[in-house]
Amino acid sequence: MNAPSPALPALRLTDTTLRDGSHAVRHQFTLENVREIAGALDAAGVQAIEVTHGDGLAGSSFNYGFARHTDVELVTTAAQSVRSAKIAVLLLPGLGTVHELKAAHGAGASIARVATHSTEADISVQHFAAARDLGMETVGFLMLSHKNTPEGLARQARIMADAGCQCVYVVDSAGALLMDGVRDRVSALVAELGDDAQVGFHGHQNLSLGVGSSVVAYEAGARQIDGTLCALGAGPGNSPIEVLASVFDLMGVPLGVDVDAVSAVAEEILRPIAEGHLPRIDRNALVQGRFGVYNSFFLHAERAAARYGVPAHRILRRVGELGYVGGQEDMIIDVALELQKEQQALIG
Ligand SMILES: C[C@H](O)CC(=O)C(=O)O
Ligand SMILES: [Mn+2]
Repeated sequence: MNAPSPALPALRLTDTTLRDGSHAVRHQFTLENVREIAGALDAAGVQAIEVTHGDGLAGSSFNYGFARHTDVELVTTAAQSVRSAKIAVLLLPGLGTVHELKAAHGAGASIARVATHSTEADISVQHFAAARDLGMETVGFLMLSHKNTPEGLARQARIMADAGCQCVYVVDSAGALLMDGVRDRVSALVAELGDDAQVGFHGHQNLSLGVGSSVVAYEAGARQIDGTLCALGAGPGNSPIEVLASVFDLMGVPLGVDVDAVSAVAEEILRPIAEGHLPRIDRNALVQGRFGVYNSFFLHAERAAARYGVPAHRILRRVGELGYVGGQEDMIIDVALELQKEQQALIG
């Protein structure tokens, strides 16, 4: 490990393999997987570990895919497997409720991450209040951040901070932001929030920019950054945490993690577990990045493609052109049917 530079501000890496990575394994992590991964990340010094269904608390459903285990089982197992790391849960208001947040807190979660579309922070207010009442640390997730301007996003971040959120994330849910787009948005949030709340960044690999964008985000003032082991995550996956740890360590950023140990968790624990599910940047992923399509739509589009005989990349592209956002998963079927009709008309 390189000696951290005392001149550089500290950065907290949050590992979301057991939440965002859950999309890639269709929410089928076993409790043994959770025990091994959370325990090893904690031993490597990772300070925050997110654990739930890929779509957050109460995501396990017909619409989003049933998980092998309940959120309470997953969180309890993770909490029992760590010594110092904090366990985080994600909550999308409307899908998860305060009731599920309380249950997760009771099971050992101490960070509440509340996610809304990048123009709808107002629906997070009561959830932040509930999380603060429970004594939880709070994080806000402005999803599909590319769909709002830096100034607009900063206004949304202000709503979250005023509601009790302690760190607002620029979330590049479609891996669609170029590095300048990340810099502008993080800078705008830092300028708006000042000492009221930190700023974070959550990247995806559609355009292969997850790590580069994370560096830019740090340089612009982000002090919490997400990653997953071996990039396991929705679509082409997230910024790989073992690479983030290596790069920030080389920069001399104080991280508090053992870089070799994080690499070992990726190589020796996650890779064998996720074999056959490791993400790649294929045509579908690129289309999602180019047309700004929510990465969680990927599996839905693949299913619709198989069912209606239309290529997934065409479905994803049309979904992007029509501007659908998280929560509008049912429209993917509509798009597939429309494309099927167009295809049949062409054949005659
Ligand atoms: C529910 C989503 O998967 C949240 C997320 O990780 C993102 O928007 O990116
Ligand atoms: Mn994500």
